[in-house]
Amino acid sequence: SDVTLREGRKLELDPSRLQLKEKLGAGNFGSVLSGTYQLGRKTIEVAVKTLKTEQVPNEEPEILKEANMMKDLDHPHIVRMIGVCHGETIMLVLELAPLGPLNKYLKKNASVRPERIVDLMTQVAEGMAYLESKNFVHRDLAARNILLVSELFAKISDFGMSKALGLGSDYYKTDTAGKWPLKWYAPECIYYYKFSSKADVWSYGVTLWEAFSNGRKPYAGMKGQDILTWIESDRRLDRPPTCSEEVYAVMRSCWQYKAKDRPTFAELSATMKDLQYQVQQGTILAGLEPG
Ligand SMILES: CS(=O)(=O)c1ccc(Nc2nc(N[C@H]3CCCC[C@@H]3N)nc3cc[nH]c(=O)c23)cc1
Repeated sequence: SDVTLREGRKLELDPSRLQLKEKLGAGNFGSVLSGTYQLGRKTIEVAVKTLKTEQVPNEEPEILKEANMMKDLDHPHIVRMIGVCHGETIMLVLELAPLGPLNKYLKKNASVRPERIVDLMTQVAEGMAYLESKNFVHRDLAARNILLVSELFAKISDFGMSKALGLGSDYYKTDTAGKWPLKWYAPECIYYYKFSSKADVWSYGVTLWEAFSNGRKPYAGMKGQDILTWIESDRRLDRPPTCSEEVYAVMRSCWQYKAKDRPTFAELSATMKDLQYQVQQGTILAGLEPG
């Protein structure tokens, strides 16, 4: 089942034009390497996703599912796919975001100003609003999957778990639980295996918390089950020390227990743009001095 670009152009890339360089990261799918691809006369910088285990021969490789997902996506704040390479294993060739995952970057650069975080997270809300408009659910939105092209430009990546919702349906139901990022999941995902854009909104709130916590892990030291008890008793993640009340209010709106009480990404991106404007005008603060 080969994938073809929306203009019908082949997505098949020529392995002899691909040069792999160093390993960038690894996930539960395989690993990501940096490299270059000779696209026509230009040599472009790429990220290459390879499979970790030998794929079950008959099952369509996970990586092709991700490729089929990404081929229909076209937005500035969503990582672009260059194509698929059939070398000794199947490789997904994606655009390179040189600064890498947001959580890792913020851990190393604690001096990033809260105003910049508002800018980056507004871009993420715009990318997610595009995804919502296409009736796609991401299902793995987290700071580790927000990549930085520069300190001012963020892109959503890692569509390995994303699903295109059936026509007329606003949620995806799976019958089996998997290796799930429980700390980023809304209650209805954990209880009923129900995934919708409103579930991605919950994850966006956790991602916003990570971004204002210098990339720290949420619910440090708590296990999956404890999280549920915590959420059921109406507890939520605390306001990060350098996060303003206005930004924290956005997080809290994403963590409404009932999906219908959470904002859509269309609403969220409008709220974040307004917040961004007010911060630029100095009418509100994005962050507080720590302590
Ligand atoms: C600062 S660094 O040298 O550590 C670094 C790390 C990762 C990257 N880039 C990427 N990483 C990842 N990493 C995955 C690895 C597994 C955990 C989730 C990450 N999102 N997926 C992608 C996908 C498309 N394009 C990418 O550039 C890319 C760049 C720099």
